[in-house]
Formats: sequence, structure tokens, C-alpha cells
Amino acid sequence: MTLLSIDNLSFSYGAAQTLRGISLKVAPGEIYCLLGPNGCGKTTLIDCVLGQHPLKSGSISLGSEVIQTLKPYEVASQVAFVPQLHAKTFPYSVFEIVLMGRTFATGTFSSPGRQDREIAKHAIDLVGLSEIAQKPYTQISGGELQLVMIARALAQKSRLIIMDEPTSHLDFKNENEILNLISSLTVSEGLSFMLTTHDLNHPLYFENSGVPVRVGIMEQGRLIAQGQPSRILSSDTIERLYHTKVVTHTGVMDGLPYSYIMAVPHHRREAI
Ligand SMILES: Nc1ncnc2c1ncn2[C@@H]1O[C@H](COP(=O)(O)OP(=O)(O)OP(=O)(O)O)[C@@H](O)[C@H]1O
Repeated sequence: MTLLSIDNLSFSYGAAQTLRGISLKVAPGEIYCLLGPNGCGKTTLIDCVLGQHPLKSGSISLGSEVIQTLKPYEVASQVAFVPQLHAKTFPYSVFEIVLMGRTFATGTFSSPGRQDREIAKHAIDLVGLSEIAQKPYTQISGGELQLVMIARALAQKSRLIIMDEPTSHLDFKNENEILNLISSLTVSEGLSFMLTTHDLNHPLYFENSGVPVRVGIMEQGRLIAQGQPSRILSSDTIERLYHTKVVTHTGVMDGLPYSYIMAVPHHRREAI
């Protein structure tokens, strides 16, 4: 079974083709990480999935339904989106922001009901923010804000959550908290995530955690490789893509294999 299916998708903003012949699938209960150099088309591909661009050719399906035939609220019932940056506006409470995730179900001009409030409360519990549920969201940290945005996506009750660089503004602790939360929601709730990242170690983190994960590598609008992170992210591929020398390290921790990638400092390249 497939949650999201992209088939031979092409798109261009103007004359030059931005995305070319992209095909990929996201299954229930898996994380799909999109990687690639700046400007290769990751955000544009996500925007296409969110229905923001008319495709030049190809198709996007959610389950068995082609996305172009669905109404926005029908897409929202199946896909939630966590943006990279969220501009804070009025001092709504954390709970009210999360409750807004129910708008697609209640309608813009209707009030959320008891069940919507229970769903929002459960989402807040899942990300561990119950203690600050009544706090104005204009007075919380960047790490907490990202958790609120994830809770709002969870409140949508969609099976697929798309995230654009989910840890780009977070410190080391919060970055790992978010990666861990994504891993545990994949396993415990059976959710699927599609996310963009510039950190090659993020897909490896998920693989090291034992979570089903695949990586898709983009280059100049094409998907050039996809599969298991530790197999796809070879030194050769990374060096060719980023023109940066790296070492990949693998080992065993608590009886389970792990791997990570490290850039080699310029003055030590001769030694390797
Ligand atoms: N609104 C737009 N109009 C025209 N061209 C655009 C627009 N948005 C992006 N592009 C171009 O499309 C290409 C892909 O951009 P995109 O933002 O999708 O790449 P990306 O992989 O997400 O980059 P980054 O890693 O830097 O966020 C780039 O050449 C970019 O300049």
C-alpha cells in the first residue's frame, strides 16, 4: 500500500525545467528524507505535493486518488504540512494554535466541537507540551514552537506529515528531540513523514534508530538515487554531489549497527 505516489512529475516556473521526471512513493509508517544541494528543487517538489503548482506533466496521488481532483479540505485530511518558518501573529495560546489544525474538519467559520478539542489536547500530550498548553505561543522558545507546529499537524489527523527542514533553527538538544519525536510517532502512531533536510546524518539518525526510512537524493531537478540511507549515502555519491571530502563511519552500539558521515577538514585531506 502507498500513501503518497509521485509519478513522472515535471514542473517549471518559467522556461527552464525545475523538476524533471520525478517518481517516488511514501508508504505508511515510513520516513522519506529529501536531500540535495541548494536550489535542486526540494521545496518546489513539496509545494507541488501541497497543490501549489500546476504540474507540467505527471501525477501525484494520495492513496488511489489523484491529488488534482481533490478539494483542499480533502487533501488536508490526508496531508499535514509543517513549514520551516512560522511568523507569530496574535498571542493565541498553544492550545488554540493546535486547535487550528482542526479547521479543515470544522470549516473556517464554524466553531470546533468537543471532539476537536479532545483531538487537539491529545496532540499536545503526544509532543509533551501539556504544561504550557495555556501559554501564549508568542512567549515560547523556537524548539517549543516547532513542537507546537507538529502538534497542530497531528491535530489534522492526517496519515502523512510533510516538513520543510524541521530542525533548521534548533539547537543540538531540540534538534535531537524533534528527530526522536518523528521516529517515535512513525513507530507508535504508524504515521509517515516526508521531510527535506540539509543534514546528511538525519536519515542516518532514523536508520540508526531502527525506524523504516528511505532517502531520495535530488540534483538539478532530478531524483538521482533513492533507498536505504546507509547504502545510498556513500562517500563517492556525497563527494560528487557536494564537492566535499567526507568519511563515513559505521560501528555497532548496543548490538545494533549505526553509521554517520563527517566532512574531512581541508588540512587533513592528504592523510586520507
Ligand atoms: N517562485 C519561484 N519562481 C521562479 N524560480 C523559482 C521560484 N522558487 C524557486 N525557484 C527556482 O527553482 C529552483 C529550485 O528551488 P527550490 O527552492 O525548490 O530548491 P531547494 O532544493 O528547496 O533549495 P534550498 O535547499 O536552497 O532550500 C531554483 O533554481 C530556484 O531559484
